[in-house]
Amino acid sequence: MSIRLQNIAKTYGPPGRGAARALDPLDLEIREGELIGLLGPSGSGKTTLLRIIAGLEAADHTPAPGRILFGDRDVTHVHVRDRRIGFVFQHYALFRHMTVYDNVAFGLTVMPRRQRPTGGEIRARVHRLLEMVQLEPLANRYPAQLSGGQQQRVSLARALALRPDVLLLDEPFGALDAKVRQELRRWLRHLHDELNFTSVFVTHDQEEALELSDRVVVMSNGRIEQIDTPDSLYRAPANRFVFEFLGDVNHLEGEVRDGTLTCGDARLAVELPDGPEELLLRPHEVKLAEAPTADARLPATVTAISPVGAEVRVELAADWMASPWLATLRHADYERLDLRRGQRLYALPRRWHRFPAEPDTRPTRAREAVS
Ligand SMILES: Nc1ncnc2c1ncn2[C@@H]1O[C@H](COP(=O)(O)OP(=O)(O)OP(=O)(O)O)[C@@H](O)[C@H]1O
Repeated sequence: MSIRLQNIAKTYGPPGRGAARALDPLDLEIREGELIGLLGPSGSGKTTLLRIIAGLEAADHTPAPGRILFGDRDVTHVHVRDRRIGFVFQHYALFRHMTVYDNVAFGLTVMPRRQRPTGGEIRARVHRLLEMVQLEPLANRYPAQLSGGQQQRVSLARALALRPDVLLLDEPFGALDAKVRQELRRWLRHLHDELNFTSVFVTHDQEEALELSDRVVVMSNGRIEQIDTPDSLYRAPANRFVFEFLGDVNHLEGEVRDGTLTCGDARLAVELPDGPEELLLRPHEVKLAEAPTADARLPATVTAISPVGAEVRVELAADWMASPWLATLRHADYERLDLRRGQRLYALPRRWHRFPAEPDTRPTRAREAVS
């Protein structure tokens, strides 16, 4: 089921001084079968947008009314219970006095008699769902006897029992530890692909959004900053906010004169006009070397090394940096450089990015370092 939002805005509170704008007017098209992540910092309007899609919150009527379409059906004024939506919230909200089986079956057993599946159909459907989330052996347990991750899998199965066209999830894995979150992400992706519904989930976790979503909607201050695939968002951020929000960033701020950017005792050859300039670099775009090059002389001291994981994270400090830099290295390079804390070396930008100040915040292409 596709979802189309047209001119959706939201203001909380009474009109006038007490009103708080949570969403600026926005349009959004979600294709049938997509898994969409709403990503943004706290207060950016993600939950408000999700609740409006659900029908738990009404969008503003003035100055212009918005519209919400599920497929060709206008659901703007359709009650939440008639929108064919499944919900999963951060706090499991399972019925504590019911077993896992009964929790999943509940929505089906309370359907109006004419729509309700037969007892046999309900049993088959619930068992199939419990099998899919691998909780069949725990069907007779109560929620208190399950781990957080298991409870959230029950929530997923319960939401899917009614065969919703649209599944909405609000920080579904927010209360769980990192490893369980990982596992549940795989569950969700798997269920989504197998059962073929349209999903929208809210998260403030960049990694989660990028890993799980077909497309990510990046929000800030009640606005959509960019809608794109994880890959495009990372490679071609629409503006500085998106670039900074999607990962660690190193800043190089200085003055360009005659093709050289200078900042304290740091120098970098750049093909840019004279004037103040700020360049942004991702940690993997910073190479470390024992000597400067003709084009780059950015001296720094190693202040911390974290060799855990696929890459080595190295923190760098220097007087010319406004805040410490982070470089990520392959283990082989780390060993070759024989890195130690307190070591003096040189940062060599492989490439950098710049986002001209307002009003021109159009995307600028990343530049390869001049070398
Ligand atoms: N019921 C409400 N009454 C008044 N203001 C509200 C209400 N709900 C949300 N807001 C405000 O609307 C803005 C958007 O809130 P929303 O909860 O949608 O953001 P969010 O991105 O989901 O944030 P978080 O990640 O912290 O949940 C915030 O400034 C918030 O304070």
